[in-house]
Amino acid sequence: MTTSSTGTGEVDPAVLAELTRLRDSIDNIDAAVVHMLAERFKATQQVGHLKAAHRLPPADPAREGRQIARLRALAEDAKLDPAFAEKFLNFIVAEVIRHHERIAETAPGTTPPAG
Ligand SMILES: C=C(O[C@@H]1C=C(C(=O)O)C=C[C@H]1O)C(=O)O
Repeated sequence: MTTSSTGTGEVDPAVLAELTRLRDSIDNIDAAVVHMLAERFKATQQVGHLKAAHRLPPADPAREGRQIARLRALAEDAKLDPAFAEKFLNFIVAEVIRHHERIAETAPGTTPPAG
């Protein structure tokens, strides 16, 4: 068995170096996720304004169903838990729908669609 400490209460420097290398990679991935989410929300905000201007409902469950099926398949291919991929998409979409509802309530010259 490999040991992760030097026996003096200190962590082996090689282990610390590997931990730092992996965490650098995690930090880069987290930054990419933030940037990708920011781009996605820029696009969905525009969808929200388009929907409000044309009195379309904030949510589109049929579209969401297709996105979930597609994402689950992509997740399986990528060896990511499809249930997690679905939960993650639902979390984001719920926030988008909240934004769309707010846009519809506040868009000038529009009355929110009923229901
Ligand atoms: C962005 C849209 O609005 C909502 C949000 C979605 C999303 O974040 O992907 C998908 C469907 C809609 O419920 C859309 O209709 O395309």
